[in-house]
Amino acid sequence: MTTKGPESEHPSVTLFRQYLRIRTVQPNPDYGAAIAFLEERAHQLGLSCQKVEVAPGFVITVLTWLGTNPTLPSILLNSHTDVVPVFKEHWHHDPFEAFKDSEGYIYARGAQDMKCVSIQYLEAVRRLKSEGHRFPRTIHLTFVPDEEVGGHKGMELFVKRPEFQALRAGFALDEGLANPTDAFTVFYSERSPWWIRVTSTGKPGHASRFIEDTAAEKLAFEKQLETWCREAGEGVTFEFAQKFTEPRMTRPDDSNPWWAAFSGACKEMNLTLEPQIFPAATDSRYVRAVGIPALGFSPMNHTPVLLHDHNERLHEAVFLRGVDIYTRLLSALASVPAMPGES
Ligand code: MET
Ligand SMILES: [Zn+2]
Ligand SMILES: [Zn+2]
Repeated sequence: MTTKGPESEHPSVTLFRQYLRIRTVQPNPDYGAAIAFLEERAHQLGLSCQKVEVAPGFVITVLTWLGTNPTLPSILLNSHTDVVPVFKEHWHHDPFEAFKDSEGYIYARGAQDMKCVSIQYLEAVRRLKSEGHRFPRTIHLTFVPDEEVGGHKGMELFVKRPEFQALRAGFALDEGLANPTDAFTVFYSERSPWWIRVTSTGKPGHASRFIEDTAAEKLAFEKQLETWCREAGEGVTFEFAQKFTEPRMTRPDDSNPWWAAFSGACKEMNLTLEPQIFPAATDSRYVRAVGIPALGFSPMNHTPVLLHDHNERLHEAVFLRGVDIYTRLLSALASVPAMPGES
């Protein structure tokens, strides 16, 4: 657990820190550098690499490890490559240097959200391949742009493309959140973002946004907005900056074979799981909306939730345990036997 000199740093940690140094920061992410990094990983790991441009300059990178029974629906491991901006003056270390302190904490934008997960997927696959494993189901790793600004030029378009259909995803993993306790949080659904831009050509005003995740309440809320704007008088309008209306749930019980495999592997590792609804929005909403069950999981326990925060950081030991966890999870998920209706 203790940190030794850089010469003894675990290679997975070194790779993680290299990826953190790529400035994929909104609003002008260096996606080209991230794609070059991922292509190099594909080459090193012997994975095929496909690039799908869903909008000009917005590329999804797909790395594929073929299963022994590629007719079975596949496992999709998704992560976004972009990160949110920083207020540098509030950081103790350069957020794009991936500084590691003497205790082993790695400070960087994206350390939790969610470059850790991207590298953990890759390192779990590397380990499984090097140990000579093969699994029935194909594993696809998708690296997507644009998540932090809504995914409209990322996953939202990708799920509608023939290249996505061709992946034949049966189940997906995507990001979750850290958990400060000994437990790990897993997300089986999420809130639906409604971001509203209110425009008033009269006196300046203010907008309030409190939305609960029920269809009835949302409908009532929209009516209320219309009423408010009408009552405010001439020249007052509103428009949705984000509006998601297709909330879906992935059943977190053993009637769902994917949940059974996921939670069963966690149980074997003696991990305590806390199933929750994600308090914000991730690309999982697009994946679930096209009928693919998805769980949001970022294996970080004993870690404060620091996504989008100043001094975002992750301990290297927590990161490395995450690689172990994915190694077991991927073995279990990619070995789920054919289900009724699956070819
Ligand atoms: C509605 S877009 C969501 C962007 C980002 N994942 C967030 O929750 O802030
Ligand atoms: Zn994220
Ligand atoms: Zn985020």
